[in-house]
Amino acid sequence: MTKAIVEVKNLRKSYKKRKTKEMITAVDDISFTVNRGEIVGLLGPNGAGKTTTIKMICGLVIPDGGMITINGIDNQKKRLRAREHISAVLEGNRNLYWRLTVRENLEYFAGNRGKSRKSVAGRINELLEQFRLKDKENEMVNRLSRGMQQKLAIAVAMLAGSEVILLDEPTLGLDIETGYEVREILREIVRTQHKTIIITSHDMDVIQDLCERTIIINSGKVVTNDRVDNLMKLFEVRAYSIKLDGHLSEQQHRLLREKFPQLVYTPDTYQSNLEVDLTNSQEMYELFDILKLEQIPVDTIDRKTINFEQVFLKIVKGEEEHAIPERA
Ligand SMILES: Nc1ncnc2c1ncn2[C@@H]1O[C@H](COP(=O)(O)OP(=O)(O)OP(=O)(O)O)[C@@H](O)[C@H]1O
Repeated sequence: MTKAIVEVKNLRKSYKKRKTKEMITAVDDISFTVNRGEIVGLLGPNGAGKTTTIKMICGLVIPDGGMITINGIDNQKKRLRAREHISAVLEGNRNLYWRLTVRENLEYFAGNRGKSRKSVAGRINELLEQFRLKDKENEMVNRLSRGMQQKLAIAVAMLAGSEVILLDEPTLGLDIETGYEVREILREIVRTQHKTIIITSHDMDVIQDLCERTIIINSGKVVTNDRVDNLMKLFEVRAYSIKLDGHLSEQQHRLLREKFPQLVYTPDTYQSNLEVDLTNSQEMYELFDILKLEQIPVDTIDRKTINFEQVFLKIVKGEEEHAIPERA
């Protein structure tokens, strides 16, 4: 059994604009792999091509070129067989029957996959417990909150028993509490059931919290494919705020500005403050050498670290050139 469960090679898709007939390239030669048991974030700004990629992986959109294999099965040549290994919860399309109850929905979708009501009863009970929907099992879906509908949609995807689950914006529009609950459930699914999850989200907190690796796409191309912790390290800018018991001399100020052009110096009545980005410890030593010139006592040093949202923005805004290691 190979490590990779989803393989995407040289995938391309263009759409024709209805009014102007102009072609839009949504996905432009994308390649990546996802390994068994991994939880990978597919990220990108609006219109980057995430949803088109997800829809091609689950066979809802036909690619113009390239290849997708799911568990070794070509999803264009053997669409139905490949589909058996995938469940998708797409944004704005909850795949639920609004006039059926929570339990009836689960039974219906299990039936669609050829399973009898009796054979899935136990599993449905487990899922209702896990998704905290037990007290709503006889409620019609149209009476549920958006968060509960989302949880049910994920439960339906889980019931199918597929190894790969695609989730498009699973926490979009949910209140903070339900958003956390959904995250918690997803984390548990990955930990206990070794599912492979591909998730798109604009919420970088969700991505940082859940994903080991992210594939970032921009204008239909992969711009980064790396582990979240590697990216955090790579883009870590150590922003320091240093409070001094005194003021810098002119010479010190000049030397510091030469060395750290972004430095912000704010003198107060007796004290002063320095805001500076230090990317390595050598720069820290150089800064302290300059401060030592006048023996000004350092009162406090505070460090601010970067979060994943800032890393993401740096990547998509091209503030930093970053090679694309294919780690899968
Ligand atoms: N059915 C369609 N017909 C025409 N153009 C489309 C269609 N679907 C997507 N597009 C265009 O393809 C590009 C990629 O869209 P896609 O929805 O895949 O991006 P996305 O990364 O999911 O964006 P978002 O974060 O806004 O959902 C966009 O320019 C979009 O307008």
